[in-house]
Amino acid sequence: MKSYGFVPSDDREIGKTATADGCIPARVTEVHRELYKVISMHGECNARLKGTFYKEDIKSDDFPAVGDFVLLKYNESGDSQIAKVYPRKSKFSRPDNSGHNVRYVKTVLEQVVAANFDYVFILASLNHDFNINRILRYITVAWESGGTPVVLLTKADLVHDFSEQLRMVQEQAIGVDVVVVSALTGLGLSELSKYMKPASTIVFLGSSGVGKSTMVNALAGEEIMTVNTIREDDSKGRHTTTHRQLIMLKNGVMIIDTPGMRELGMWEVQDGLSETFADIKELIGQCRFSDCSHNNEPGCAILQAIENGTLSRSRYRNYLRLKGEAKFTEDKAAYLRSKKEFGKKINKELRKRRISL
Ligand SMILES: Nc1nc2c(ncn2[C@@H]2O[C@H](COP(=O)(O)OP(=O)(O)OP(=O)(O)O)[C@@H](O)[C@H]2O)c(=O)[nH]1
Ligand SMILES: [Zn+2]
Repeated sequence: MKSYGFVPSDDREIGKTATADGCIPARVTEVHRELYKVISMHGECNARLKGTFYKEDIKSDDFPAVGDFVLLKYNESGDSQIAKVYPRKSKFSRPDNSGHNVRYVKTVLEQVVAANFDYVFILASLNHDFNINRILRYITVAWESGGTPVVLLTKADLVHDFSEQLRMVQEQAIGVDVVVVSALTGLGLSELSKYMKPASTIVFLGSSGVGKSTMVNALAGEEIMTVNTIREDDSKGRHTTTHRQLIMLKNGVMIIDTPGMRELGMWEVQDGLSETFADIKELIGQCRFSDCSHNNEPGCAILQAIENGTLSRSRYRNYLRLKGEAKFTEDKAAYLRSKKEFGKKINKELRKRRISL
């Protein structure tokens, strides 16, 4: 399992050695409705959840996701059983309101769509829809996930001059590697090789049509994603992944590609924000008044930094805008949490009544 990124010391975190009750470590490669595909020392096999997953106190984010390391009760003649999920070192979640019949109370809050990745490749196309705010938002989400963001500015072959866009991203994406690439000419691909280490896992973020599938294929050196040719004029593309999956490339690198990633929003961004805008956070700490609104107070470090040019006005505006959005998703999380509590209460009440009937 080492080649899949499993660290044996993870065993300790789960409170017992993996083999103690006949279980072995495995990694989830596909998630379907009730069925999982996992890879273990016995190769790839189907697995279902052990009954304990359906108890009431299990949270929706406790369910296995693509990339999860799990303890597997291996069955060579049928479906194996997933007994437990290892703690995750990184994860992407999205709010899930799907309301599954049987376990609806649990599925309201948060659904993990990818886990245990090392790098988050954020793709933005140089030729269409170039939007610095969107890139910063993805960076924020990436920091928050526990992975390391890398920005890929794609389709360099389609533009004459990308220096302005590159400068803008480098200036604002502080502490993040930015690489200009073209899958067509191969520009920048060698620069990415430092992330392409065996046993590491990479996820791809970016709007539809920016070239994610094409880049996966270029890095894999083989066609593993079907790329639909699109009309360049409207930048729309579709590809054929319908379920969530983890793919092992020939070079030992794993890629997670899930439809859920494509809908990734601003779920839980507060922590990531402070990393993306660490400079602003630091300035705020230097204001004379702790409740400074950075509008007109004397001794305001933000205003002063804007004045002397060390902080650009547009970066500060981006920060305010993203902060506003983060606040909104926080409120939404609080709302969903209270809804979940309410659902739990009702559930308990119903069961009580059923018993007394
Ligand atoms: N000229 C040029 N075209 C590219 C490059 N990379 C991708 N394309 C084209 O851009 C279109 C979209 O590429 P995809 O790889 O399908 O994009 P995607 O991000 O996977 O799109 P979704 O599957 O919709 O999320 C295709 O027509 C590709 O051929 C590049 O480096 N240069
Ligand atoms: Zn201030």
